[in-house]
Amino acid sequence: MERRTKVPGFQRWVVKIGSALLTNDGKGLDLAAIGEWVDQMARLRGHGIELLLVSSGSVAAGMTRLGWVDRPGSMHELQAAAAVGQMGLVQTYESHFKRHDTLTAQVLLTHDDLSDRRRYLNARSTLTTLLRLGVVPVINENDTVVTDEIRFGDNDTLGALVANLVEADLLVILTDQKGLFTANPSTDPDAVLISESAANNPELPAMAAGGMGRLGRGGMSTKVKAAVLAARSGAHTLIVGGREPDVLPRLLAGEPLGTLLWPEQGRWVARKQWLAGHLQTRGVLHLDAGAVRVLRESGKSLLSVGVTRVEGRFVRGEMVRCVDEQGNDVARGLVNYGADEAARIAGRPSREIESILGYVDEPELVNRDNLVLV
Ligand SMILES: Nc1ncnc2c1ncn2[C@@H]1O[C@H](COP(=O)(O)OP(=O)(O)O)[C@@H](O)[C@H]1O
Ligand SMILES: N[C@@H](CCC(=O)OP(=O)(O)O)C(=O)O
Repeated sequence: MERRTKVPGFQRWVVKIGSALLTNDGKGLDLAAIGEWVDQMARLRGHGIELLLVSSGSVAAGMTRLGWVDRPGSMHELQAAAAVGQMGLVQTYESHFKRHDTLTAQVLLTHDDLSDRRRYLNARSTLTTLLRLGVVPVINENDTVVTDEIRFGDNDTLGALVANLVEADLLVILTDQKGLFTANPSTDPDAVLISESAANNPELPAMAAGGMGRLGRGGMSTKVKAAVLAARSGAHTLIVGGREPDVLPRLLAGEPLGTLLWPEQGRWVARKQWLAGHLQTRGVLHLDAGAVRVLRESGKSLLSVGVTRVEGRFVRGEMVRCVDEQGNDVARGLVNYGADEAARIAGRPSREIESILGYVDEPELVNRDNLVLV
């Protein structure tokens, strides 16, 4: 309970509103509910809270505008619906925030924007500038340009990455359940609400694995993963029922609503957070036991001598997984050599790289600054 007393002191909040809530059970945008959340957010801002909003709902809103009843199967129709619906979404937020003399800004992000270091830093500067100007950023995935394999898909992950990006104190995930339960409450009558836990509590993923609502994308699973991601920049996560009256001001007042997931370790340095936020990897480096120990215990760079096998197609600078002899993930990092070169120097000491390849880019296969343990 002591953790709850911290919430009123949090200054920078990311509020994520999911499809399940926003779309009135699939019947277009729930305009009245959106108006109420905006009123609540305006009250938070009145208390000096800096606020960023991550809002889903573009596909559902687009379907209504286009007169479509069933969710289309084709990617291009979904993307077209998202493009139409995003207009309605931002229009709705803008008109409601205008009642409170508050400006909003549309920010559409993709995974690529956040995995490219320069674009990541640009996005960060723009968002912090908007906050300084007193504008509320309304953020969604740029659904029109992403394909299945490179999309976040659910906005929980996007919310966590935004929390990392702006080093928010709190990520509030508003959803259609009162919080995280010990099992899916829609199917298990014995499920009990969890009030607080460490975000990385190893028991949480199994509890959250019980499927998702009809409209949402990730269910509780992506919310728990989002809390782990958010914790890397020191953010707390609150998963809470968005239909609870006055939910946001009550959270600010320290009321114990929903589930609070707290960060257990200290804040990671910004570059490591950015590395950890990469969702796609291009290949796998299999490590011997000695290399695993060195990475885990001494935080050193990965040398080619500790690699037993290389899998996948990647070029210098791309993200690879590092796994132990049993195939368990140990780390991930940006590799200094392409797949062919890496395979040729695997198992060999760094001093031999030049004679094997005819050149040396770096003495390490993955430098410690470009490596995160998982
Ligand atoms: N342990 C759990 N606690 C609460 N809800 C759960 C749990 N496991 C699965 N769920 C499901 O997750 C749903 C919420 O996720 P989702 O439908 O993706 O909503 P959103 O659009 O808000 O992200 C709930 O309606 C519920 O069916
Ligand atoms: N970007 C998509 C939303 C993705 C989605 O449904 O996310 P979520 O609400 O987290 O399950 C949209 O605006 O329709």
